[in-house]
Amino acid sequence: MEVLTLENVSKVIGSRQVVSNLSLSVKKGEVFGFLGPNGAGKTTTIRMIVCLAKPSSGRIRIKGCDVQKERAEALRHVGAIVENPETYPYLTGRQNLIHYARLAGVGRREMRQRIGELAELVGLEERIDDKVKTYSLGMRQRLGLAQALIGNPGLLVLDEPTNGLDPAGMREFRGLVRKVASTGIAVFVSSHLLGEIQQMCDRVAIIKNGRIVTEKSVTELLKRGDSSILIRASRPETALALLEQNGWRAEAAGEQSIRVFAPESRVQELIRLLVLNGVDIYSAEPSPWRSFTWSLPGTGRSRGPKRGEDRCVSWDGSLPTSG
Ligand SMILES: Nc1ncnc2c1ncn2[C@@H]1O[C@H](COP(=O)(O)OP(=O)(O)OP(=O)(O)O)[C@@H](O)[C@H]1O
Repeated sequence: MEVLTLENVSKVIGSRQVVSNLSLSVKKGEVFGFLGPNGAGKTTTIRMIVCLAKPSSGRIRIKGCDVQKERAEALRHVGAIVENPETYPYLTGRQNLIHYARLAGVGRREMRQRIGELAELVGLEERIDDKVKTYSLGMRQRLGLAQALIGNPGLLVLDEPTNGLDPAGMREFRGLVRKVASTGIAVFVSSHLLGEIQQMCDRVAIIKNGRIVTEKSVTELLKRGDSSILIRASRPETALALLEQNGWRAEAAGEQSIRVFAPESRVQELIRLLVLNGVDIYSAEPSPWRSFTWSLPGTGRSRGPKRGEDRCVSWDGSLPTSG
């Protein structure tokens, strides 16, 4: 059953077409990834879904309700974290949830139980009566998730929810998103990180310059591409810089790991380079990762990302060139 549908949605801001003819749908229990580089139009699309912005044309429905014509009814079915979750730092987690439960029209009787369930779901049972100002960023993000879910929505919308989290926090949050979807909620989540979407989503639409360039299941997405070697190392950032200087294509792949786009036959050469430059290797294994290329604008060449750089630059769905 389709929970969210976008039909030919466009948005013009000033004289700029920021979103063009977007059509997609998200089903019950599905995690749908909305992947694109900075400025692609993800936030604008999300703002239209949650009624913070009006489409210039096209139609958005949530559980069959048109978000323009049946706004209140449509919004009843949505929980969202857009930009940062809004919390009151001087209130406890529980007090925050009570506040949002009231706004969502949750009755007094069910409120207590609902808050208990959500605190458990997001792993905050032990800290729910502490003030939010004492929470870590990851805990605040998880409280934000509980807030978004308090009204028992059919659709959860998350705009770059793992931004700023450390690798462990990102992993934890991804697990939570999967858990939420397994209860039958449809999840629409944006990110500019391919790895994030790959690990969290069932389906993905890739957006570039306001247009969807490809839409497919994550399984299909992963069928494309070439071989890689997954390395766990003592100093992943140093290793990445070193590899790039030496003409290898590589990217960060979670905590203490990097992925090098190269065939298995080059693993000894790769390890030698790293070890001789002071990086300890904990493990190295071939990995069937499939990826997109990162293109250097105007050069037609591709390479791995530099540190701190947007990791997804080319969004045309083309196959990576071999490392
Ligand atoms: N209110 C606005 N006025 C003018 N331009 C805007 C406005 N909102 C968005 N844009 C432009 O629309 C484009 C898409 O922005 P949007 O924030 O939707 O992208 P995004 O994919 O979410 O990127 P990011 O990850 O950087 O937030 C950008 O070029 C942005 O500058």
